[in-house]
Amino acid sequence: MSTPDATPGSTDATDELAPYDAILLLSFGGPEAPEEVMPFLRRVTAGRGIPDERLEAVAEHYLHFGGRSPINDQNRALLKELRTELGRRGIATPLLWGNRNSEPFVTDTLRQAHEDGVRRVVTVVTSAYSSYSSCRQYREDLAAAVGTLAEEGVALAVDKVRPYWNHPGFSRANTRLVTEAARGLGLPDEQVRLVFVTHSVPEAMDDTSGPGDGEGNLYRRQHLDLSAAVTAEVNATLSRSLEWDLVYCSRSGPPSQPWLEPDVNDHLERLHGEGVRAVVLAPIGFVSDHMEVVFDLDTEAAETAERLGLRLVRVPTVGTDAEFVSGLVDLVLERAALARDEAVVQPTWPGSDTRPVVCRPGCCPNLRVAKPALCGSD
Ligand SMILES: CC1=C(CCC(=O)O)c2cc3nc(cc4[nH]c(cc5[nH]c(cc1n2)c(C)c5CCC(=O)O)c(CCC(=O)O)c4C)C(CCC(=O)O)=C3C
Ligand SMILES: [Fe+2]
Repeated sequence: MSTPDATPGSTDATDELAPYDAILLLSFGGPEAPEEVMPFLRRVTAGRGIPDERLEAVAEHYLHFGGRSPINDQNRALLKELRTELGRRGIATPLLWGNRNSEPFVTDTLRQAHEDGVRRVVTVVTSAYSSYSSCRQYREDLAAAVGTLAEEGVALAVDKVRPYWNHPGFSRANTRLVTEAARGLGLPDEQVRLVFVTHSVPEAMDDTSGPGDGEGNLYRRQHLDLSAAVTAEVNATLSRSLEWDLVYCSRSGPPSQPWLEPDVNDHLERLHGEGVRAVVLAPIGFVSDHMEVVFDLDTEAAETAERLGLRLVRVPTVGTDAEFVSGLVDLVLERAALARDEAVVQPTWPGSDTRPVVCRPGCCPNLRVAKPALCGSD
């Protein structure tokens, strides 16, 4: 006699996730109603010296979309696809969701998880690159959450997967999406440009992004490496010789502070002046079409292109792409195998630079205040 859900000859696939008993999707968060916009923005910018005019302008971006950021719904959709992919692999481990700046707040998520019996968590952050904003700040969120819970007498261990900008699930999915967007543009090579775009950060943040042994600018270099590799693949697949550029969007901060440039809008002007007629705009810096994408690119940059008479083809973000979702599950399994001290193959493309799953001391530092961070050796 066998129980209905026993699969003959196989062990419980959930063991593949040992020692973890939950997976956490950790994200930025966003408002979902007009009255949530200003409290959200105050939370995001607390103590960061963002000028009031910038806050008011960003509030307008959100209000332009009814005060609802798309990011939470995109994370709900991602969670659904992750659940399906885990199920397909026979993994029943609970999947949790927590945000930095809006409900469900990560501290509340972890408190509830602990009540439900969870003790050891593996985290996937909705951000692929190395920098303070895209890596360490999430590690600080985890430290703050675990610290708060420790004061309540609740003990949890939390790890995370490596920065996945060059995990094939992310990088190959981006390559395919850019290839499909560029296919069928009948113009001569010199009239088409692949423009890769990411979130600008202060130059000082980029200068210090990396492992902290003098090897800075990792944020920018990762984007440059991926842009070059994607372009080479697109050209090989489509038998073209397209050129590429890396540009930035969503600058905030005071004008006196240098941030990574060029801005996407300035760059579109420049390309138009050089005779480019069509731009394939690939937001490789983002994992979903959240506010920076739907406002800064699909609204603002689209207006710039329209004014110039420049054709703009916006590449989708990886979102819930099956190859991306499957890659995230692979990353979680990789992290679990490393936690068990097993030898694992850690696929990378492009390059062979595997970011450590445990960040090195001092990498991507917080330049304003030293704060504890989890998932690192410092
Ligand atoms: C590198 C990076 C990512 C990518 C990594 C990741 O995905 O995490 C990212 C993502 C996001 N940034 C977002 C929103 C905002 N970022 C701001 C401000 C800032 N971002 C910065 C960097 C990044 N940000 C920086 C250096 C600042 C300056 C202040 C500070 O040092 O913190 C501000 C304040 C107002 C403004 O100045 O724009 C807002 C509202 C949303 C949510 C969108 C939605 O609601 O759909 C998402 C996903
Ligand atoms: Fe941001």
